Amino acid sequence: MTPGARVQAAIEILDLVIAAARANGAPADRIVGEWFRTRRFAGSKDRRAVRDLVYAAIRACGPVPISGRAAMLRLAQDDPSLAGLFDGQGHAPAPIAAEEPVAAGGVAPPWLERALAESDISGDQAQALLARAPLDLRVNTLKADRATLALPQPGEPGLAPQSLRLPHGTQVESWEAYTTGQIEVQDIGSQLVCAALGAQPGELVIDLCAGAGGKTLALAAAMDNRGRLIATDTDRARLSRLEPRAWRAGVTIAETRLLDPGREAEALADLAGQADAVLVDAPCSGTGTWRRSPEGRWRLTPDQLARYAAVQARLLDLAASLLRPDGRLGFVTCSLLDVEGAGQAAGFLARHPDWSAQELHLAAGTSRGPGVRLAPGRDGTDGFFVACFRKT
Ligand SMILES: C[S@@+](CC[C@H](N)C(=O)[O-])C[C@H]1O[C@@H](n2cnc3c(N)ncnc32)[C@H](O)[C@@H]1O
Repeated sequence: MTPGARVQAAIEILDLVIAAARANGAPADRIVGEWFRTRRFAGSKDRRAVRDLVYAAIRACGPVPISGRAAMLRLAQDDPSLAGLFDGQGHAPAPIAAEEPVAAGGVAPPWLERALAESDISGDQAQALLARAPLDLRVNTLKADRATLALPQPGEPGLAPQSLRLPHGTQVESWEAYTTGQIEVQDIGSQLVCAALGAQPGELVIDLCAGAGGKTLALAAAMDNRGRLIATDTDRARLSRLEPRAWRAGVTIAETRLLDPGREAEALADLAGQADAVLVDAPCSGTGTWRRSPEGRWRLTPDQLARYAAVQARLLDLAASLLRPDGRLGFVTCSLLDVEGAGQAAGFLARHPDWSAQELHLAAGTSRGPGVRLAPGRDGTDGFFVACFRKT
């Protein structure tokens, strides 16, 4: 592909990403993959170049752009060599017309920038939400140990005890250590918030919003594969991905349970008042993971955010009912917004005056209300809020 054809390809992909963001469709990663699946003429260098252009344009536009071309023109405004490729030659995009609409820049749509600023994320801290994330590994202690594990490319030991950090884009999926379950891809922040629950061998632990099990596997390793670990979620497709991952990681204590939205308590009635610990890794805006999915900020609306906050409150109350009297409730969101973090945690404490927040001693993060917040700019991890509650 010529450089101009790559720009035109990126524009076409951006049109699809924008449409998907408006209709709550597929994530950008999947759209890029699909686009190339049907265009075999593109070589690996073309794919990388187009992908980089697509993501650079997504990062450059705060609000959702009107078109892929407007998004690419935003990028071209600061890059004369990119602007020069709009020459209409071959498969290149048409020349730039005077007065053509250019998408707006910024970190996020204005309402969301304001919400972040009200949660003390602005300036460099806000900009850091859109940086490229490194690749973090967790060495799976059920099969290996960080001190002795030999990898094709040694990583930098991170702040979580079994973590290793590698450059963005390292292809670990083909490594033997990956295929044999000795390593998992997991952000260091995610490893730290899992550890905050303090899951112990022999306990009954519930991972209430387990998804595909990223944190379930870390909890199983902390429990040394002893006890009972119940992974639940309302999303059948996500939960079904947990089983093969658990098998690869040598996790034998995880049981999955699919929940019906709105009827979760019924499916968990046999566990009421029984659990030693419950993790609520709640559905949220994902503002802490924009480094990986920058188009997430084009999808969020104030209504959606309010819906997330309502579900979080409901799941926290459900989790409290599952715990035995001195059990621990871990609340995690990958969000930097107080409404899904410190504010939500304070709301739980207000509704449950007989509960209190435990002091957390994480290797990173800053205290925020009843919990701790990790931020990409300050901590170099994905953004998270974590709090741990206990009945007093
Ligand atoms: C932040 S994600 C979980 C990520 C997962 N724990 C991990 O570490 O990979 C939130 C999950 O909550 C699930 N969810 C949404 N509503 C739920 C509900 N009412 N009960 C349980 N899970 C729910 C979503 O399907 C999603 O998988």
